[in-house]
Amino acid sequence: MEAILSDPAGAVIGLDFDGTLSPIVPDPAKAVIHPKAPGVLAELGAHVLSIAIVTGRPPATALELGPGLADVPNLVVLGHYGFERWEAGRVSAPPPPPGVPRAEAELPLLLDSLGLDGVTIEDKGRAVAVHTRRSPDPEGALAALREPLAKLAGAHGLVIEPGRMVLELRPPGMDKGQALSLFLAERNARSVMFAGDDLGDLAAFDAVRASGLPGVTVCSGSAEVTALRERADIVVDGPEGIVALLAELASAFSRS
Ligand SMILES: O=P(O)(O)OC[C@H]1O[C@H](O[C@H]2O[C@H](CO)[C@@H](O)[C@H](O)[C@H]2O)[C@H](O)[C@@H](O)[C@@H]1O
Repeated sequence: MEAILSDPAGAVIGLDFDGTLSPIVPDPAKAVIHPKAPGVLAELGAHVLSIAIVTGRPPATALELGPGLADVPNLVVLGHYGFERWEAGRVSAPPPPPGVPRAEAELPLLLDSLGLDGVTIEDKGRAVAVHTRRSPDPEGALAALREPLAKLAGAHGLVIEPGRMVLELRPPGMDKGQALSLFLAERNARSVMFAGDDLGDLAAFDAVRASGLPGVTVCSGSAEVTALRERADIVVDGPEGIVALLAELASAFSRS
């Protein structure tokens, strides 16, 4: 944190979206960014080299669920685990993989055959997520889905990305760690912070360590995920704690 405070113009602040900037809710379509986050990020963005939201969401969805984010200075959204980038109003992305619509077409029949209630499908374009949070037994449903979804993903050249009551079928070849590493190199960052809440964020924690830069990892703590807490330099209480930490950082920059 010392390096970030003394040289904000060299710092990249990396942030996950769901569970970090946005509280977890039962319906993914109804998630919304913490109300204070856009304002705090706007203050922060005026001082740092870059704010990078690194998320499993498509960038367009993160911006939709985060009104005000598009106006944050120096903001980049690395969506779909880094496959898609939003910057200054433009989205860049490689062509979508053909395996995703094929796997998605087989999902309803597969879910029916498993007889699971309350399991929902989120079509994300370049990936498809199967959610169990609204099932009567979310953990049980997740366990029952693991193997059949892994087979379905494999059959269509996709991989499984496990998350909070969700298994996502997505293309291989990119993760939050690679996305963050490439971004740090591209921007010639001199320090880095990354905050996340879920298993997919561990790769970004590893990237912070591997970068060789002064870095700090922050866990947006929850009772649901413990793996990150053990690997983080700082643990705060969910999105509320993240926003408070970012606000402290922004005030420290304004004072100096
Ligand atoms: O990388 P992230 O920004 O953390 O995105 C990961 C996944 O987040 C979303 O699902 C999670 O949040 C939902 C809304 O709070 C919640 O209902 C669900 O249980 C969580 O897993 C999103 O729907 C996925 O597409 C993202 O990949």
